[in-house]
Amino acid sequence: MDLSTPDSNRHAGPRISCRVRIVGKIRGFTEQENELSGRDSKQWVTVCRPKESHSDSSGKVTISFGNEGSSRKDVYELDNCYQQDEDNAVVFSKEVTPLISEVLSGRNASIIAYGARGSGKTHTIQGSVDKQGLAALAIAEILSQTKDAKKAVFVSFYEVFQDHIYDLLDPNHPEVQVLEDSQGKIKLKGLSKAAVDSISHFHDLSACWSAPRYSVQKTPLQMPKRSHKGLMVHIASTDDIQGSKCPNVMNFVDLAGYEDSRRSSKDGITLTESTRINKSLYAIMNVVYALNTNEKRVPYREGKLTRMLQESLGGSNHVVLLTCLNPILCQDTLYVVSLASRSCQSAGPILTSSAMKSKKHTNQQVRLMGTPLSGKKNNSACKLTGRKLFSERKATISKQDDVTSATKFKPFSENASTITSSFHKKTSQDKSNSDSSGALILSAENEIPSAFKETVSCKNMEKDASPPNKAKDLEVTPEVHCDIKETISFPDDGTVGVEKKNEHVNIDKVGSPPLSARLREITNNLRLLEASTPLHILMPKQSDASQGSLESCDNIEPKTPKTETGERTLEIVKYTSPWERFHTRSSGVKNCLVQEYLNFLNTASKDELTRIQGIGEKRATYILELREESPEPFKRLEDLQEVGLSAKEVNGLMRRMAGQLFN
Ligand SMILES: Nc1ncnc2c1ncn2[C@@H]1O[C@H](COP(=O)(O)OP(=O)(O)OP(=O)(O)O)[C@@H](O)[C@H]1O
Repeated sequence: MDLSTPDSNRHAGPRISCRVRIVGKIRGFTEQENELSGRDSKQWVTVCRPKESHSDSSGKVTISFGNEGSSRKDVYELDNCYQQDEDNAVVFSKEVTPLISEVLSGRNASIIAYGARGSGKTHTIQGSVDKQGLAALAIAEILSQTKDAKKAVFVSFYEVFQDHIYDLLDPNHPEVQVLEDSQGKIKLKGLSKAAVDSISHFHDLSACWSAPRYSVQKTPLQMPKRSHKGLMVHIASTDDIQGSKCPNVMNFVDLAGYEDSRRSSKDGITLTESTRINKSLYAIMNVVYALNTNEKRVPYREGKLTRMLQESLGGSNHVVLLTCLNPILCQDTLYVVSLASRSCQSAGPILTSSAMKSKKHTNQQVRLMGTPLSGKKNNSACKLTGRKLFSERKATISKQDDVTSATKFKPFSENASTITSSFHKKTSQDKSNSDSSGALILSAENEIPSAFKETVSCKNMEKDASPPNKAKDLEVTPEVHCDIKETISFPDDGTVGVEKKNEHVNIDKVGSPPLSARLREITNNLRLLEASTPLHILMPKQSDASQGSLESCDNIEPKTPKTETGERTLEIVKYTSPWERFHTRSSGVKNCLVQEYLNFLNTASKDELTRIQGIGEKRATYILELREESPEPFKRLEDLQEVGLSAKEVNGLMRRMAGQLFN
C-alpha cells in the first residue's frame, strides 16, 4: 500500500509557537504484518489535508480510521500527520530541526512520543539497529551546531516506572528526586549527566536505554514491561564543566504504551500497575491540554514525569507531542488519538458515530430516560471517557477537501456528520414532536458536550429489538425493514436529544444501527428487570397470630428474592427481639451509607468530590481518572485504597460522615 501522494509531502513545517504541537506518525508495517496482510490490505488510517487554496490556514489535518466499506468512521484533527513511508529523517527535519535552533537560542524543547503499545514510539525516539531515532539524529545535529560555539553537550538517561524515577546512566544511584528550590525551579537530585563529544559516544551511552539492569547487590533486576524512558540533552557553555548552570534542555521522551487496563495484559502487568501507568499518561495529556487551552493552572503535579519536565513545558518552551498510530485496527490507538485530538483545541476534534458510540470518547455520563444509551448490563449510565474531548468549537466536514490516501474514501460525506448548536430538549411525550413523521425525541439530563450533532442511520430493526410495553414512554414501534434516521444533538445547556424519524430515504449502507443496538439493550435490561421482580409476596399465614398481626409487620424485613423452584417469592425475616431488629437494621443503614458514598464517588463531579473531607483537588482528579479507566471504580470501601487512602483513613472518613448526619 503506497500511502504517499504528492500532497502527503506538502508540509509547511511546524509553526514555532508555544502551544504544544500535536503531530501524528503512522507506523510502518512490521515484517509480520506484511506477511499476514500484505501491502495491499485495506487501509485503516487515512490522512486528509486541507487544500492549499482553502481558507483554513491552520494547516491541520484530519485522521480517519476505518476501512472503506466498514462502519467505523472515527475522524480526528491533528496539527500534522506523517505517513507510513515518511521515516524518522523526515520527522526529524520537519519537527525537530526547528526546535534545535530554539534550544540553542535559549529555550527548552521536548519531543514526546505517545501512543498505544507497539505503535512505534521506541522506533521513533530511540531508533533501531538500522534506523536512527530522533534522539540520535538530534544529538548529531546539536554536536555539529555547537562545535564552534563554545557549548558543551551533556546527556542524562532516565526511566520512570510506577511514578519512581531511575537514573539509567548510574543504576546504582537510588531513586532520582524531584525537588523545588527556593525560586520554585525544579531540581533533579540524583540524575547524572555525561558529557558527549561524538555521536559514537552517544550511541555507547544510549545502550543503557535497553541494557539489563542490576541491583546494588549485582543481582539482575526485572525490567519493567511498561515504563517511560527519556533522554535529557543539556546544552551548557564550555566553562560549565558540570553542565549544572541552568543549561538549555532538549527532552526526548518515549512514553509507556497506552493499554486499556481493563484488558488483561499479556505480560502480567497487574490492574493497579496498568492503572498507574495510564494515570501518568493522562497526567501528560492533561498538561498538554491545559497548555493548549491556556488554562490558568497547569496540572504538573499530577505525575512524576510532568513534574520532572515542568521546566521544559509551557512558557516560551516548545513541545511536540508525537502521537504514534498503529497502521492496523487498534482500539487503543483510537483512544490515544482522541485524547491527542482534544488538545488541538483551535478547531476542535471532529467526531462521528463510532466516536459517539465508544464509551471511551467522553467522560460525560449520558442517560437515556434512565436507561443506558449503550454500555454494560446493569450499568445505569454509559460512561464515556476523554475529558473535554468535545470542545465548544464547531467544525464542519466541508472543510476537508483533499484525501491523502490510497483508497481515497470520503468519510465525511458518507457519514453525514454535522456539527450544530441547535438545541432539542424534548421528550417523547411531547406530542408536537411525535407527529406524523414518527419523530421521537429522547432526553437525558447529565452534562453533555455542547455543539455536537450527529446524524446516523439504521436499517432493518428487528422485531425482537422492540421494547416491551414498559418502555412505552419511548414511543418506539420498531418495524421490520423500516428505515430510521436518527439525529443526536448535544445542546449547550447540558442535555442530549435523540431525534429519530422514520424515513424511507438515504440509508447509510455501511452505517451500523446504534439506536437499534441501544433499544435492544433497553429491551434486555427491561426483561432482566421483569425477571427479577417478584410476582407475588408470600405473606405469613393468618393462623400464626404472632406473625399475622399488624404489630408484627414492623418486625419483618424483605430480603433478596429467591427463585429456587421457579416460583418467585419474597423471603420474610422475623426478628426475635427489638435488639435484633435494631442491630440488623442499623447495619443495613450503615451499608446503605457506604453504598451511597461509593455511588457518590463513582458519579460526582470534581467540585462535588472536593466537598468531602479527605478529598482534595489532587485526589478528586485521580478519582476522575480512575472513572475514565472503569465506569465504576469504587465497588467496595477497600477500593478507596486505590486513591491512596489507608483502611484506617477510610474508616475515619466514614465515621466522620456518619457523625455529620447529626450535625
Ligand atoms: N516505521 C516502522 N517501520 C517498520 N516497523 C516498525 C516501524 N516502527 C516500529 N516498527 C516495528 O513495530 C514494532 C513495535 O515498535 P516499537 O517497539 O517502536 O513500539 P512501541 O510503541 O515503542 O511499543 P511499546 O509501547 O510496547 O514500547 C517493532 O517490532 C518495531 O520494529
